[in-house]
Amino acid sequence: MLNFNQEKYLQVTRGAVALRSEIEEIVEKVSQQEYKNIFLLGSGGAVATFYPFEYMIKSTSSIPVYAEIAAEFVVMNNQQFNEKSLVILSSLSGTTEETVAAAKYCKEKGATTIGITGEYHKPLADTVDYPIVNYAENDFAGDSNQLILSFLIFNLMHKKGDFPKYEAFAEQLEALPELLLGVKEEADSKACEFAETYKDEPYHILVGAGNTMGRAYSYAMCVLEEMQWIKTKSIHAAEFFHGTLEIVEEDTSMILLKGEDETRPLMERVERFAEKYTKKLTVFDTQDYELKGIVPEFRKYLSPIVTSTVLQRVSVHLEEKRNHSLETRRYYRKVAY
Ligand SMILES: O=P(O)(O)OC[C@H]1O[C@](O)(CO)[C@@H](O)[C@@H]1O
Repeated sequence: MLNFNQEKYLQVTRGAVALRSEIEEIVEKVSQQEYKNIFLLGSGGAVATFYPFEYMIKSTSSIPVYAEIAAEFVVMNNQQFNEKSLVILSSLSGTTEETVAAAKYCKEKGATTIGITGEYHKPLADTVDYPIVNYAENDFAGDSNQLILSFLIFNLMHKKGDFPKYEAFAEQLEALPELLLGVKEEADSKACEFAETYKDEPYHILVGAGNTMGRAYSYAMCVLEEMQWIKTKSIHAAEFFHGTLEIVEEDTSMILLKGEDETRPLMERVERFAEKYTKKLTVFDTQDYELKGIVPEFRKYLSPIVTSTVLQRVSVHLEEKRNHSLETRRYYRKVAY
């Protein structure tokens, strides 16, 4: 596959899976402290990665959960947050100012903090009570984080008595590095074709729902806008019919991220609309991938990671066909703001 280092991918994703017992020990400890709610904090792509997990907790468990943008969280005086909160923060670099400030704020207020990050001896790892560290670069960080979060979040729910099948699920997660590699291989020609067709497209509407909404938000903002400088709009499938539909014309590109959770009918409604009103419709559907060995009841929980692993192939092809490196920035970490 173009610009793909299989060895590195397996090293990163197997590295995440290898953290299972460490994560379960952390869950054991924090569960004994009887936390009252969970806060998920990060900035940009990092907070977006939490959105599907917020959805999955809400639809699987009665634990109150709040995914919050780090910079807003520290100024809003959130009345749900206190020393009984369990806070999970994520920052690959471990240096994103807003996220580190949020970690410090939570520590000062006496909450328990877990940090998912790429390196020790960086501000995030040095601040939180429990760092969970797996080295990754931007290309594979999404898969690494989502694997770590799958063990962490589902084990937390299990300990609260809300996800009895955790053991079976965790065993299936262990097979994901190889399964996701297979997904990338299967998706690659579609990704290449998309990039060729849409390399000069100035604007895309991305639609998600349930646990793919966060993926739509982050692919629009962190890849198409940040890394490719293409204008986008991300919108929830149900909300699409309350405004965004009015700008659809036959040459408006729409990208639908279909997953397999309860919200799939909401996506199908948008798909039926799009088939009628635009000639530029692309559907990335997790159901297209076999995921051999994964039992049907667990598939819906894997929609976000399957979606992002597929989209990562799209990014690589866009980078090549548009001759625009995914690393190029005009402003981010280049100028003061
Ligand atoms: O995970 P980190 O290191 O905090 O980085 C967050 C940054 O990375 C991105 O997710 C992608 O570059 C940005 O949206 C965000 O500003």
